[in-house]
Amino acid sequence: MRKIALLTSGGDAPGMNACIRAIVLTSLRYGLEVYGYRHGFNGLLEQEYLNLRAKNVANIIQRGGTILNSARCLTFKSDDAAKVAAKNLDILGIEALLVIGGDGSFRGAKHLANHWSGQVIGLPGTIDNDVDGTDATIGYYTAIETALDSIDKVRDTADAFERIFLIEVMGRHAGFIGLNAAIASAADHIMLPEISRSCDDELENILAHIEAVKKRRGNTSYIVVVTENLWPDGVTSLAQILTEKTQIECRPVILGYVQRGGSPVSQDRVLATKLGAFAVEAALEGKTGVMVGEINQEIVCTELENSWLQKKPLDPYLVKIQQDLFDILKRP
Ligand SMILES: Nc1ncnc2c1ncn2[C@@H]1O[C@H](COP(=O)(O)OP(=O)(O)OP(=O)(O)O)[C@@H](O)[C@H]1O
Ligand SMILES: O=P(O)(O)OC[C@H]1O[C@](O)(CO)[C@@H](O)[C@@H]1O
Repeated sequence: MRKIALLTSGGDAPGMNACIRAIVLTSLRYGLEVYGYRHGFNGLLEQEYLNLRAKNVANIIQRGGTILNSARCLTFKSDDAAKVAAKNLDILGIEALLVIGGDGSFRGAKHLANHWSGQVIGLPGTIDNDVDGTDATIGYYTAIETALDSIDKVRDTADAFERIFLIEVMGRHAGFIGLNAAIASAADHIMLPEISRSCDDELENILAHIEAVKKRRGNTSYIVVVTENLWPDGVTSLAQILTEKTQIECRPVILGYVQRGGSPVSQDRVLATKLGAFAVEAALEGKTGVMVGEINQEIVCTELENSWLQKKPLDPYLVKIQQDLFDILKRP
């Protein structure tokens, strides 16, 4: 193999730059030329690429975002687009393409593989951690830290005013950030897609809990962590309902895109470096159609489809203890 390429796709995640760095340096160490396509799959269609050298990846390990830019390229779903991408990769003489992104990006990688004879390897990079075949995705740990830092700050003002706060975290349809940030911030309640019930049941449950906690602690702050896309019309509408029903001031906080930015924590940098180096070695061994991930501290390859076919479960023990802690909080 002489030429390898990479791209970042879907939502950017802290640690993507660390991963790009590891891929570039490992490729150079093995004597490969390495190319970075810009703006996700758009770069393949538009022939927007650059030859990456060691100097391009100096001083980027600590930076959030991605130096290659990212994108959601909806046109890439068509067969014609995949054929154009395949042709462009062949023109440049690329033999293996590494795709850093989430499950959508891996569907894109698989789609390309159906039309291209080169090797395709995925690396999990998304804050949502909703990718099977790896314990954690690159960016996930930083997103938890960012959410936690904000929730701690909200707790201060919530305490001062003895208010209820609903804090919406990202995750698309997965509760990994929500569960971990809630546990670490000692939130009083969580609403996650994996354990959600009907809106009526959720409301009844939360009102009963607030009432019980108030009886036990008197007027107090009360923090609820809610995963995005869960409550119809979002946390602002739920905050209005709770204010009316409890007669306690309830404020919504949508954490939003801050969770995607910032300098990656060490766990994300280390994971990104390990997976980046391993992906290049896997490419050199001829692997294709797989995603590299880490399970129980071992780096493993998973068929690309298996990264999305099953919904990755939350840690059931963490869910259990969070529920137990809620119950203890409301005991007299
Ligand atoms: N079925 C598909 N076929 C071809 N390409 C796809 C397919 N699904 C997704 N893609 C490509 O992958 C890109 C990224 O997918 P998506 O927007 O789902 O983000 P993701 O990789 O899951 O990351 P995140 O969840 O962190 O945002 C899409 O914009 C598109 O270019
Ligand atoms: O940047 P966009 O396209 O608004 O996407 C937001 C989505 O991307 C993610 O941040 C994942 O990257 C999700 O948590 C969120 O639902």
